[in-house]
Amino acid sequence: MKQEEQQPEMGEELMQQLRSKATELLLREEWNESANAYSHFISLCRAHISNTHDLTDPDQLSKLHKSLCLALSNRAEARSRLRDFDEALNDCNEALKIETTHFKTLVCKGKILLSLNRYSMASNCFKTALLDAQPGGNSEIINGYLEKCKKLEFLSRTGSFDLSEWVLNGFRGKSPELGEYVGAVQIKKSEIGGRGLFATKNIEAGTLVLVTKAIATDRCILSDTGENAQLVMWKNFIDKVTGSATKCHRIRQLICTLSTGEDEDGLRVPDISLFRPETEESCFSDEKIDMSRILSILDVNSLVEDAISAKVLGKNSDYYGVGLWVLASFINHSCHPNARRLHIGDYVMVHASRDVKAGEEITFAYFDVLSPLDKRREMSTTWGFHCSCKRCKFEEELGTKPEIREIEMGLERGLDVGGAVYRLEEGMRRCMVRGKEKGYMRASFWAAYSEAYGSEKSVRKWGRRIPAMEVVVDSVVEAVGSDERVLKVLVEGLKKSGSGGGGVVEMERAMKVGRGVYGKVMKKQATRTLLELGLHEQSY
Ligand SMILES: C[S@@+](CC[C@H](N)C(=O)[O-])C[C@H]1O[C@@H](n2cnc3c(N)ncnc32)[C@H](O)[C@@H]1O
Repeated sequence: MKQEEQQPEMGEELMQQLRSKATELLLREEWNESANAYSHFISLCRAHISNTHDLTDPDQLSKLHKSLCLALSNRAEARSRLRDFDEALNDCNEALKIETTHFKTLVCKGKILLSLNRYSMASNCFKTALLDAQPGGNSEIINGYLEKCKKLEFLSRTGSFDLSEWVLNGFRGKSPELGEYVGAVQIKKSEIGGRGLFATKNIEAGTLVLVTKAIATDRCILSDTGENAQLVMWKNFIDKVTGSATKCHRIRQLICTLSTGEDEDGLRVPDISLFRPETEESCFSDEKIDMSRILSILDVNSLVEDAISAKVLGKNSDYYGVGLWVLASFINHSCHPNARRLHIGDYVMVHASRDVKAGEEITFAYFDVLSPLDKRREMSTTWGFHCSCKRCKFEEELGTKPEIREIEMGLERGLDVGGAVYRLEEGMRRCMVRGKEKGYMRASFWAAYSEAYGSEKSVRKWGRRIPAMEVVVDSVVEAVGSDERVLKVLVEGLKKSGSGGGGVVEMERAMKVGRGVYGKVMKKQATRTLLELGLHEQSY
């Protein structure tokens, strides 16, 4: 016979103590200990219920059910704080079986679904909770959650994000609330390597391609103990990803779609619908994942954060972050990319940095593409691949020409930048380099062009013999997409040229490049502000 059957009062006393302990731990935010204490209470409570068929007090069974429901709800809360979402949702569902409209459970379930980006399901929970909410009391909080679900569901359906207010407020306060969004793209086999993301429609420069929330991120401030801080950050990041993969079936299956770097051409091509926030659980298989696979996946797919506020304001420039953004991980690198990413909070927003045609592969830069071939080769080797994009192939062939090698060597030896630009332009003319390919070369030698246009002395000496800055900017943007540094040279040049950069045509040109850099998520006024800020504060 069990203890509760022998001495019901003692059993009840023990349960009472356990419940108080669990609640105290919950209030102290000791989630693990609280979940354990509730687990103990829940099993005692269940045992008690199954032994109460011959109880004389008819209210006792109902009291036990109520206690069980509350305990499940509280354990769900603790487990959700531990990001143990599967188990937390199971607890919520168990509690809701006992009491279908249990307020606390509905709110807890709604919050979990919201953090898993399942906006309409979360909204249904909050709507039911609202029926039981007290007007003027918790109903305000529930209405707040409902508003949030509605807004995020709308953003996720339409992609009409707007970061202008945040930018115009100088990036003050919390970063804007974002939802996940999948634009006109699909995943297909790529000629670049493995799978890639492709446009299904023509996409205009600045248009959003996707917004996705990180599975996990970790950040640190690089100080004198930089390397140590970085190691700790990586360890925390790996722990977080492993924790999420172990605890949440949906997250585990999403991570399982990613490349480990081996046999990429033989990898399965997942359907894009898997990455939409509202995809049903039943669409996910149940693949297992082990630590070594997680480590390989992180090695191939983690991205270093590039926070816009740090970049534009020069704020927190020693701030360093990494993250894993699953859908963005299908985007291959190209040295003539057509997309850029903005990191906002835990989200990454990817937009076209130049016009993209339907069927074209979406690519972004894993490293700085405003650099010469040799430098890019080094960086792609660190990433573990050999880039053979059109630009690399072209530059490989051209690089063998003596006039180009000479300029490279001259620049290394400190050759006057204006002279180098002049020689490069002459070299390209002799080698009959035209169209986009000219843009590739100018992007490779961007540092020299930028310095030449930035120095009055150089402009005075070489100005008539080298192409106009606007011509070079246009060709670079067309070839490798927009970039803050190119935009800076353009805006500075337009200011110096006497029109103050304020002429309609000049402004339109700068705004177009600005849209490619920051995307249409910034409206005109915000883009203008970013152009201004960029002039003074940019840090690279
Ligand atoms: C983040 S994943 C990109 C998606 C990957 N292609 C897939 O099928 O999952 C990075 C890996 O893609 C491949 N890759 C990306 N860009 C490449 C490029 N320009 N050239 C060759 N391989 C590339 C490399 O194997 C790299 O390790």
